[in-house]
Amino acid sequence: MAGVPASLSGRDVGSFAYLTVKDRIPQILTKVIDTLHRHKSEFFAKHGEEGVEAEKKAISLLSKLRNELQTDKPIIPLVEKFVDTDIWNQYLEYQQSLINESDGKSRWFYSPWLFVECYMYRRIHEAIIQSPPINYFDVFKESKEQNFYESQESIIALCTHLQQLITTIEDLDENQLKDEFFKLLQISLWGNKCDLSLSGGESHSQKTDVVNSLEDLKPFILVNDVEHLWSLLTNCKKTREKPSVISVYIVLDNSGFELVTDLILANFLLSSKLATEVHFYGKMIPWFVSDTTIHDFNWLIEQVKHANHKWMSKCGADWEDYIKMGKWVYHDHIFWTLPHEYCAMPQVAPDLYAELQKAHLILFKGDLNYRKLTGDRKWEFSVPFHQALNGFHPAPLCAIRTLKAEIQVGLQPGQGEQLMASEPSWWTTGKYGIFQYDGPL
Ligand SMILES: O=P(O)(O)OC[C@H]1O[C@](O)(CO)[C@@H](O)[C@@H]1O
Ligand SMILES: [Mn+2]
Repeated sequence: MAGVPASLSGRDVGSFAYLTVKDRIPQILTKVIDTLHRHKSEFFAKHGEEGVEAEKKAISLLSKLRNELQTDKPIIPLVEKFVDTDIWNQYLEYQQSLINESDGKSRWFYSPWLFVECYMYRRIHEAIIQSPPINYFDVFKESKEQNFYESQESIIALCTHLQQLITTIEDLDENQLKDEFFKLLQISLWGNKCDLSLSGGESHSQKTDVVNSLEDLKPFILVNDVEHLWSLLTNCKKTREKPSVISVYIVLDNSGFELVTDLILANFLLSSKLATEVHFYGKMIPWFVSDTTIHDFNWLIEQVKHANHKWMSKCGADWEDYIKMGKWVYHDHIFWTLPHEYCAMPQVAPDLYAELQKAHLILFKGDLNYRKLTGDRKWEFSVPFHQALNGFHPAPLCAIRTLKAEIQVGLQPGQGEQLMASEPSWWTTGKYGIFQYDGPL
């Protein structure tokens, strides 16, 4: 593509992309194989011998995948028919066409990191759907649930905070409401520290009291455009003619604690009347270990509703009502688990692009969304976010992400270089975060 920098790739030895392809991805695959092993008796109980045979088949497909990766074999087409198989295989051909090497084959270490990492998760899904009757099995379900259970105390603290806030919300003046909005945005930002793919699928739950840590974490917000979000939504609120709609779309990332923080924010948007509808976008297949599927979304709300805590269960009951009333709408679309950068959305998924154009504001949660927004490319730190979006402007949008990949744009001159000099791993550990807005000011 003309005018855009090269993709991050495992070919850059020593880079975070390289280390991910070399170490983290095989580690995740090993964990997936282990998970299947551990469920053998469950498969037997449910499906008899057929279940055990299916488990063996899935494991052998995944072991083959791990071997392909570790020996840097060519990336091969998908074989099992699924809604996105043809799009994937076309994309594989496209990637191959970009290669000038002698054998012209995409390889794990040589190809763009975003592409091979997405491909790995798609191949895990393929191994599962090729293994009926266990083709429904979510290999990451256990870790997502564990993350939720281990974050119980923080979840209770958040639900209590929200419910107390709601009881006084009518009495708050503009500034107080704005402060509360900013707090809940920050909670949702730091909730993104809890993804499970950075830790190779190891438990990474929230154990500290986030609400009271916000002030200490503020210095780690490198780009903070929250004022723009406030102006945008309060303007919508002031100018709207009743009974019109203000809709905020949240492109979700991880289930477990992060999802709770997103739902708390979504609840506040309705309670404060900053929005009248919230639309959530999740993944159609298990993805990057902890990403939210419809099952995770429903499961989590059910858990919150049945919690043995007054404010937590109140939250769950309210959330269920929002869904019933259509104030909260969950959507999924296969585009979110394709390898394409978001600037390709108008061509690859025009229906989704048209849907997003209806939003007053779109919040993109998490690191992977940021990588896809910016094409996962080696942009200079000071390149404007608008430019890195490369034509993707469906509606005003904001990336809310803790940094877990070597990519960041829109920094002040010298800011990235300074961080680089003092703390070389600043952009891969999740310690720093951003609210980066693109849209009318
Ligand atoms: O859940 P998030 O915030 O999208 O993070 C996932 C990130 O973690 C990593 O898997 C770590 O390798 C990145 O590849 C990816 O961008
Ligand atoms: Mn994720």
